[in-house]
Amino acid sequence: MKDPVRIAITGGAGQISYSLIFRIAAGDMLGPDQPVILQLLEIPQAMDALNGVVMEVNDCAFPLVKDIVATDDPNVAFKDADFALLVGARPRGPGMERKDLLEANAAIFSVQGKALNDHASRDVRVLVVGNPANTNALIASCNAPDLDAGQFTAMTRLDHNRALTQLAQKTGKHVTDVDSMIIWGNHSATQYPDLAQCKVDGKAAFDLVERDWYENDFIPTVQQRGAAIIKARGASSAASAASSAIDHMRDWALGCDGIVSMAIPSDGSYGIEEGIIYSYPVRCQGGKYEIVQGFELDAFSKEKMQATEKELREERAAVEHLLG
Ligand SMILES: NC(=O)c1ccc[n+]([C@@H]2O[C@H](COP(=O)([O-])OP(=O)(O)OC[C@H]3O[C@@H](n4cnc5c(N)ncnc54)[C@H](O)[C@@H]3O)[C@@H](O)[C@H]2O)c1
Ligand SMILES: O=C(O)C[C@H](O)C(=O)O
Repeated sequence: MKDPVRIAITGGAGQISYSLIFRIAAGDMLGPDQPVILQLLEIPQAMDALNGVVMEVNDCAFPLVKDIVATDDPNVAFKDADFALLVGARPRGPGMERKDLLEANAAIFSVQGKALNDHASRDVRVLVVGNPANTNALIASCNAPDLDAGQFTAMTRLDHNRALTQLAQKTGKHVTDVDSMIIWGNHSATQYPDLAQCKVDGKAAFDLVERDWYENDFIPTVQQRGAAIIKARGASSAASAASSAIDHMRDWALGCDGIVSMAIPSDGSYGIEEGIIYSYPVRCQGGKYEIVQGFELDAFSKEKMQATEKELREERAAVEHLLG
């Protein structure tokens, strides 16, 4: 058996965590041979509920779980953490955009960025799920000057997975037949789900679907899927968010075939302003991710990519005071 790794999860008593924690404990994120120590963070008012979750994890008798820490102190939760999944934040309700949460949630990520900086493993991999995820990741990263900015990522894998299913259903194929899906930009209604590189069963997606469906159905459906779930469920996506968080971390840590979407600090690739946390097509190998370069962009793509970049710049300007 390998040595256990420490996995910090914030918002441990929330909806997403109620799926996420159990799937991580079952080995879905790091594999069936990787023991884990779960370090769960909550706010003081939610500690009773968190202790209930801990009781349930214990009641599962998971062979991989070596210890569980439940705390309301970020300095304890992030101590020596190898992985940190920053889920704890307020979700939006009907009629809100994710950036409406900026004010409510931003402060959480400056505190947690500092705690990660001071206490986490120097190799910690951070995934921000709490919305607005891209800008929250930027806040956390800016408050962690001793860690590399590239260690901070935000989740657009749920958008990526949603897009895979929309295209697979439209073409009568399976999600496993689809490759080179790309989500560019912000995890928001300005994101750009791009089919230009996409193939289904080896055939160009653009040869299989009408342009009208792409522009007026596929793109808005993926952009608005979070709101559609909130309308249908009366609460934001939870199990699908947890599943995508696991996909993101598993591929980053263990590698994967093909292209996946991750929101990462821009290095200026594809003309996007350096530093903002922007979703790119990446390949994951050897514990690292790398932006896939060289795709040609037409005018339609450039315009969409710039629109979502503009929104991220505006979000950054709104939290300038928290960027350390
Ligand atoms: N990026 C994505 O694709 C994606 C997908 C789904 C949801 N989300 C976002 O994830 C977040 C969590 O969603 P949820 O449905 O689990 O919400 P929830 O309200 O059910 O749970 C959030 C939990 O976080 C806790 N919390 C709040 N502040 C905290 C802090 N400072 N430290 C630790 N814990 C804290 C709360 O007490 C609560 O238990 C929301 O912001 C939601 O919008 C993102
Ligand atoms: O839409 C939301 O507010 C929740 C989440 O970001 C989602 O995409 O489901």
